[in-house]
Amino acid sequence: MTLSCSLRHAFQGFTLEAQFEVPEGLTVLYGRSGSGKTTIVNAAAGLLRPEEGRMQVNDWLLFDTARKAWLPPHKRRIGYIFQEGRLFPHLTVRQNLRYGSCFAPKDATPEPMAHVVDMLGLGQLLHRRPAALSGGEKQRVAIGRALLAAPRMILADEPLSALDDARKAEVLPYFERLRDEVEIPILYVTHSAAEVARLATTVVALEDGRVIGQGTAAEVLGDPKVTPLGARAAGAVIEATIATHHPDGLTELNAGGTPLFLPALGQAQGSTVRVRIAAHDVILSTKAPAELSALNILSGTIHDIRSGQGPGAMVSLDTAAGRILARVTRRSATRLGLHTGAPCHAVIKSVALAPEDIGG
Ligand SMILES: Nc1ncnc2c1ncn2[C@@H]1O[C@H](COP(=O)(O)OP(=O)(O)OP(=O)(O)O)[C@@H](O)[C@H]1O
Repeated sequence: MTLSCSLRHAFQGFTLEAQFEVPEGLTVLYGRSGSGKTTIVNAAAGLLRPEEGRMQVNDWLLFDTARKAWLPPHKRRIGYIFQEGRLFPHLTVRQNLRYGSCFAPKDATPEPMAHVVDMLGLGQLLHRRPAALSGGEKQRVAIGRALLAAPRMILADEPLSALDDARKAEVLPYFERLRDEVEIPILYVTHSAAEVARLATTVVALEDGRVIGQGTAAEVLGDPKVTPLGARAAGAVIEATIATHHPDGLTELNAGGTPLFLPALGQAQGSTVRVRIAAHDVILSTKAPAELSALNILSGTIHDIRSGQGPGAMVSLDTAAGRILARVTRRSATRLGLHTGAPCHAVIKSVALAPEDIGG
């Protein structure tokens, strides 16, 4: 166990009642606006005193209302990364980073400054002031400042939501490095499935103040019952290794023995990547498709079909590459005679796989 959380708190018209225990790594709180994500983060930071609950990170108790235990916010040693970097405008990047180290307790051993600068690619920026930084660069400095305070936990509340797609793509790899290189639990709030797919060690999916699913990104995003952002945002995550970079601008992945082609990736041959495949980008065929422009065909067996009141149905398909979700119309599902256990083929266009959906 790294983080255990049990919370009950009511605002007018909203009750949060959430329990989860997650292992080390980066935990994403995933849900639509108003589902209670920030309330959990605020309780972790000590900005909200919940009516009932307990939160503990490893052997370090943040609060336990049953025992009237409450660690004040300034003693929690939390690194906070906000939506907008909140850097000091009159200080250089180096001075902003040093400011972070001022908060490191004397007996703590923060990450060495040189390592943080290197990990976040800040070497060229140290003399600049925030006004001369892009939004993505500011966020990288904000991550560095949080780390240098030797935190016992990092809270990141929608840290990419103020950035455009290109800047998001620039910052995402740094959160991956933070997750992989620093042994500090990270609680990361987002309503972006792409960020969940790229970053989460564990996902806690929230809806109306309740936990509706928990697991790896592949388990939660691939579960047609857990769609906290609705069917439109649904999609699966598969893990694959980079097999070949082809000269015509395509990268070939090996996904459980099946080739998957997508626009050229920067990662080296042999590296493992996670690929999110949005359910609405998948076409199903009951016969092995031929003479198609789409390069990716994953064959498998239908695991489940869920249809609601609307015209759509969510079909989950078990393939050698992993579980795939496909959003089709109920009419198509009926016309094709789709049913659990039936063989089926998923067709995915290479260009439907966006770079921000693919990460290490
Ligand atoms: N201080 C408060 N007083 C009253 N209601 C509040 C307060 N803080 C939050 N709420 C309500 O609690 C609910 C959950 O809010 P919360 O900010 O935790 O959601 P969220 O999932 O983080 O949403 P967002 O993504 O928009 O930040 C919302 O309905 C919100 O209006």
